[in-house]
Amino acid sequence: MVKSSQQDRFTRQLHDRVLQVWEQIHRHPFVQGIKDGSLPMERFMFYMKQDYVFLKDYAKLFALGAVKAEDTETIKWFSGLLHETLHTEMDLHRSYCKEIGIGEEELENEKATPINLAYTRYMLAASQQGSLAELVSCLLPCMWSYHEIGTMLKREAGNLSGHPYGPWIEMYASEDFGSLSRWLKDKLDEWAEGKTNQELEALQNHFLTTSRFEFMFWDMVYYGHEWPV
Ligand SMILES: Cc1ncc(CN)c(N)n1
Repeated sequence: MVKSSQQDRFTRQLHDRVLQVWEQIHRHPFVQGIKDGSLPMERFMFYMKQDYVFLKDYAKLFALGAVKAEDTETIKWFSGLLHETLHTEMDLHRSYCKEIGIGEEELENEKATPINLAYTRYMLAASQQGSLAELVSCLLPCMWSYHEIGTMLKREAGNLSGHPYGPWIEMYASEDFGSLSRWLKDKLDEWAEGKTNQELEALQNHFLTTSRFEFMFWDMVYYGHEWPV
């Protein structure tokens, strides 16, 4: 099989399509506040708790991916992603929370805010009804944009020793995290080949929608949007 060049890769087109949304995420005061450490810890902990709830549902997308996959290699990758999310990534949240006295029981009982709920319900519904390519196009902005943010913050933040958000930056900038997101990108490129324009448009729409949800999630944790009544 001839590998497509970087330029005509489907995921490159997706990236171009959401560039403005992702640039606004990079400039978001929450992300900038993580970089220079000026973000109040109280805001960060609200994010940690909401993100823990988010990741519990997000992990289910990988379980669904394993159910939908047909070859053993792909099933293994999805089960690896499920494991990494529940253990490595959520350990980061457990550890930040433990430091300020928030235990696992409190984390388990945390309830999703409206944006958080809308975001995960969108992904779960689209992934249950759609193809494996649809599932990946829904969940990819989450992995890919975080690796971009982590890499940018690590490059720009300077020395991370003693930085309050150093462990967060290190996790998302890590090569391990990057390689998981690269595997998803390669798979989506492979599965997009031979799809009709209508099918490709559906993938683009999922990618744009969840990129917008990513922005809204940052906004939600920055401004503390909760249930109005
Ligand atoms: C809302 C959100 N988006 C993405 C990620 C990275 N897995 C995350 N932890 N939380």
